[in-house]
Amino acid sequence: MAKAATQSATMLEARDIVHRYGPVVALDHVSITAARGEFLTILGESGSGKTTMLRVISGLERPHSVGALLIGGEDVANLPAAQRNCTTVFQSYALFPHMSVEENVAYGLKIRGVPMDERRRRVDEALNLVRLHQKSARRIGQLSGGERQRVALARAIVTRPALLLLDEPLGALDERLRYDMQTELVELHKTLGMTFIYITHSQEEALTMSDRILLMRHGRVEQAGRPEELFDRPVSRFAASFMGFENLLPCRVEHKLAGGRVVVRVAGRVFHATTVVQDALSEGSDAVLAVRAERFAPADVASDALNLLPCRPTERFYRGKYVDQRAESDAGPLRFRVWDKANSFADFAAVRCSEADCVVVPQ
Ligand SMILES: Nc1ncnc2c1ncn2[C@@H]1O[C@H](COP(=O)(O)OP(=O)(O)OP(=O)(O)O)[C@@H](O)[C@H]1O
Repeated sequence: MAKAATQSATMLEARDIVHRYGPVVALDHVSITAARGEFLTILGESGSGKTTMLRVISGLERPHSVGALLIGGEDVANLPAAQRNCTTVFQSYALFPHMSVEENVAYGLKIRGVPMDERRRRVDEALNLVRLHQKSARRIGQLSGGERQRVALARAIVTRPALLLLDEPLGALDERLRYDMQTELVELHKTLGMTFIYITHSQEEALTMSDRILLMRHGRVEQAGRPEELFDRPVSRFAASFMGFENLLPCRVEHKLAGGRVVVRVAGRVFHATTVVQDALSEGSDAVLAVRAERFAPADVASDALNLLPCRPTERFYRGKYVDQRAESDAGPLRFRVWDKANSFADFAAVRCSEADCVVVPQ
């Protein structure tokens, strides 16, 4: 098993997976690949199929149908969970409360018959990696939430699986601890060079940690790409909204230009914009112009210039670093940010946005 894993550059290949729970289609022809050493995040709202996908990979769930399921080049579709070269870290930790930290981490090696000396060395190494070597004799009940999560991580990595599956591992931690653990996990991933498949519903967590993100919706892959692609180049209204685009304005496609550029009309005004789904747009059809609040800049004059939308400022909310400014426009309500406190809000008669920051998606 380990030999096959070292030979393939693709650590996970899951093709055309379908899984149903009675009438519920949890996975609707999903395909996922992960390269060796990659940190891949499966992102999506509750019920989108993330956990089911992880359970299919680990062997806890047998899919209704499967095109291919390979770990490190080895076909595992018919292998039981225990024989797959992967380990899962759960949100609930799933630790043995009556055992010490050390015993918890050693457990997987013990049942694999690893000799005592090697066991001790590998447990020490794993506890060092998660900075828990000084607490190895403690019982699980004597640890904080963050420490328990580290024990769960040490227990998972000590068996050196080819693939580490992480099911919302930081979900039970408070915000500050979650933030610190995000950094620790990224560092651990770099040190180990292992392939991580991480699931979360938090776009911020996905953007911070991943090499690549797979956004799921209703059991399907909505978009896959690098964090920057998901953040700046959504393929659909759902992807734009999920990734936090505050402004989704109705528009009409006027012209499709070369290189993913597109000219749209928003409330009668002409915008030059960009798109990654040009084939899904047709000239004369309705679409959506997505713009992030921080990419709109207030403009003093409501001229006929391109990429400029007249507006009337309404509420403003002081956020410390910036002011969250709301406005009314002929295209609907707008949200943008003003970073310079010295500006007087009454002066703004319009907002403008660069072509690169105006993204068109189908309606
Ligand atoms: N054991 C089950 N029996 C019936 N339906 C299930 C079962 N497990 C999951 N489902 C359904 O399958 C769909 C996908 O669920 P899944 O747990 O994979 O989603 P998820 O994205 O991981 O959600 P969450 O973030 O809430 O964990 C949902 O509609 C869910 O209600």
